[in-house]
Amino acid sequence: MRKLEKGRLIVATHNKGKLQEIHDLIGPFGFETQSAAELGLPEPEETGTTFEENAAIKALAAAKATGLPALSDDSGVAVDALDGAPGVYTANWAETPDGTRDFVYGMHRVENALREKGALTPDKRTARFVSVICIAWPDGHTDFYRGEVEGALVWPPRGSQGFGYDPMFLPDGHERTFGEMEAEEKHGWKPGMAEALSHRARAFQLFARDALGIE
Ligand SMILES: O=P(O)(O)OP(=O)(O)OP(=O)(O)OC[C@H]1O[C@@H](n2cnc3c(O)ncnc32)[C@H](O)[C@@H]1O
Ligand SMILES: [Mg+2]
Repeated sequence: MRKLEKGRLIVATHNKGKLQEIHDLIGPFGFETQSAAELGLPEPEETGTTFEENAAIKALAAAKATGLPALSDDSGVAVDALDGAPGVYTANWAETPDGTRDFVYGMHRVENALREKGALTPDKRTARFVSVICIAWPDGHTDFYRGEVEGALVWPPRGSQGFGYDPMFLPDGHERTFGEMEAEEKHGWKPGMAEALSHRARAFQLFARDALGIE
């Protein structure tokens, strides 16, 4: 694992909700961050079949375009009764026939797929959110950090916080969905804290330990 020196860091995403969470997580550590979207970089095509492959595509594209280290996140929700779908295709499931992204539509699609499988009782609605963070350097070096959180999908969706599929996801041991949680409760993490809750914060925790030397 390569250490990341303080300085400019590109956050290789075009998703505002994700960017906000990454800013919250990396903010305290003194990096000067800019996102790929803010820099007007194109969104690379995510042609991989794993979170790692897609995270590498995004981070390497941004690192090579800017000559700076770049951090990406590839994430999604994997539903057991759907054999891990939508998984790496979670964003695609929210694409409407007219080509826009609509997460109410995406959540309906997941719910319809569960209904078709007869997976309507809580014990059959188990799922996990997965986040793979990739840090890439312009020389092509990459490191990966994976975080996961187990939970269940609820219907109807609850809450208007967060982004994407948050209103549908109830993490194990909690009574509120990610959509009903404050930012701090979903993805808050500070050095010394035992374990963060969200998949992204858990991946970030591993990144902070290995790449930044912060426990
Ligand atoms: O690729 P970038 O530009 O980073 O942004 P994206 O939104 O396309 O991100 P992904 O390709 O990684 O797709 C992840 C999908 O999973 C959803 N997702 C990921 N993390 C989530 C979270 O913490 N809460 C809710 N939905 C999440 C998100 O809304 C996307 O639809
Ligand atoms: Mg994407």
